[in-house]
Amino acid sequence: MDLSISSPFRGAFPGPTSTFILNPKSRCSHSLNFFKHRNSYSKNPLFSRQKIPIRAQVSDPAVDDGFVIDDVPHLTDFLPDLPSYPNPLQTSQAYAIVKQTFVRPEDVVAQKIVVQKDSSRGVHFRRAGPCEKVYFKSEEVRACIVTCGGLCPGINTVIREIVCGLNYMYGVDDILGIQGGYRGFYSKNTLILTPKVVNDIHKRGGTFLLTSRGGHDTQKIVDNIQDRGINQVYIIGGDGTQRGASRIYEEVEKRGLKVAVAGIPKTIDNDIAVIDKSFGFDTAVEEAQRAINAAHVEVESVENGIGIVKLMGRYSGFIAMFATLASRDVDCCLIPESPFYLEGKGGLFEFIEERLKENGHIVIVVAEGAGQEYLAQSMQGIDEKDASGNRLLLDVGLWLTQNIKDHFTKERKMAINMKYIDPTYMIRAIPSNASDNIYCTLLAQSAVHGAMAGYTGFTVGPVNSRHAYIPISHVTETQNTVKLTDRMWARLLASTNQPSFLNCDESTGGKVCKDTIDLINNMKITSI
Ligand SMILES: Nc1ncnc2c1ncn2[C@@H]1O[C@H](COP(=O)(O)OP(=O)(O)OP(=O)(O)O)[C@@H](O)[C@H]1O
Ligand SMILES: O=P(O)(O)OC[C@H]1O[C@](O)(CO)[C@@H](O)[C@@H]1O
Ligand SMILES: [Mg+2]
Repeated sequence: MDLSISSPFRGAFPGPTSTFILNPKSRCSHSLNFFKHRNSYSKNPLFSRQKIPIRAQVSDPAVDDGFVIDDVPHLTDFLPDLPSYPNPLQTSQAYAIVKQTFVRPEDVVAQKIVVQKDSSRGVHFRRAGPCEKVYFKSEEVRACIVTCGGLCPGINTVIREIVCGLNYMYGVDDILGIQGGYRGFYSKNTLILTPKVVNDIHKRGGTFLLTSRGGHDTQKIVDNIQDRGINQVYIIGGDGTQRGASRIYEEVEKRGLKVAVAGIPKTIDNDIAVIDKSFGFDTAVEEAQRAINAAHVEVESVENGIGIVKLMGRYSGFIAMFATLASRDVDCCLIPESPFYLEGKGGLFEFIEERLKENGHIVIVVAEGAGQEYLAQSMQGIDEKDASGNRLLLDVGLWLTQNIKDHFTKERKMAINMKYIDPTYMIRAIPSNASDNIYCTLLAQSAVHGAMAGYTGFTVGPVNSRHAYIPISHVTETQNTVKLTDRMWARLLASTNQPSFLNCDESTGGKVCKDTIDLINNMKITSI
């Protein structure tokens, strides 16, 4: 089977192997044929649903440029006879003088932006934006919005902009708010959302719709979607939420329902794969500066001041890393991805003592997920999980504080001034800053355009600064973590001049060093 011939979409991509010319009259409808083909191929184990190397199928390997499109599903994949309608934006005042109102169906966004002359063109995603044809009449839309997982600055802005986007751009006025996360679908009453109701909510932190962990019951949720006549579902949440959204999309498809499922990635941990950055992350990093600054002011005003600031980051140390890089007052940053050790040569105690001698004070930023292996050793048997199944973390901040105190006062007989600051919830419970607010608006509008155009099972987000529709399954395959082998971590080490904890000393930290080296050896080398 040769996709390069059967797919009408293929000709849309000019390049060395492109021999087909896209019919200039065909826009979204053209691409939809392609999805139909693609979806049926997905049932064939020979074709991965996510990665169809369109050009890789050509017979002449000499001209294979490795172009791959990782496309999102469309309602017509399983409802082939759905009618389409002209996009009302065609007559919208807002877009009246826009040069190119609609994204072209052949517009894609490259996942890998740094390439070499001979490198393969790689994976691409569909560009997000308004499409010439829509698959919903305005008056037929009944949308709902749900927020799940932990808080993050900007959730309310996304809610507001989905409501306003649906109403102002597409004339939709039937929008429901599902309260209290996934379980709210089947256990709570809905809220009616209008631009007036959500007008001021972006000025507040938290989520206007309330949130929760756990409680995802796919059958009950989709039953409820069906019973209420909902046909667009906007799901705002982190990696767990996106996994839940994927289950909902699969069930909707199985039941053959005309329901578009759109995921909007949310997490201050910035651990969602593929996208450049999650909304609220910058706001959280900015807020973390206040805690770091307080720690610095405190410790530089006393003798042998040691400031410890604990920041969020369950499995990913991005907040700690970026807060450290932004601050310049941090002497050492500890993250979950980089094992560290306390005693011996190259260890944390030695470094603290050096900095105290040099500067009279030290500031340490620790991500909450760092050093969990040590804590687990000292607090055996504690292995609790939250309602979503996420491991509950032990308090590394308190553990570190106690260990440092014991070492310096008992062993080294040094008087120290310890200041421990735990601003964890403060950095995520605030409204988003200006740039996050703009980012949230783009995410919301892109999600609305995608759902109106009939795309489903997608997550929206920026890939190399261009907003794209990414299959939800792709986003949930892996988790974004700080790569110790990337230049960004090296930049941090170069900025703080802290130990890398790679100096092996068999008598003390040898095991940790070995763990780190094994970890690095198993990592895919990438650079940012
Ligand atoms: N594998 C899964 N399948 C279905 N639902 C899931 C899955 N994982 C998590 N969920 C549901 O998603 C919701 C949110 O998950 P979780 O609490 O892990 O937060 P999250 O979305 O990852 O956000 P964050 O980590 O930023 O707080 C919960 O209601 C949970 O039940
Ligand atoms: O205490 P909660 O609300 O369950 O959330 C804590 C977790 O949520 C996050 O903010 C996002 O996953 C993590 O950084 C943190 O571990
Ligand atoms: Mg999560």
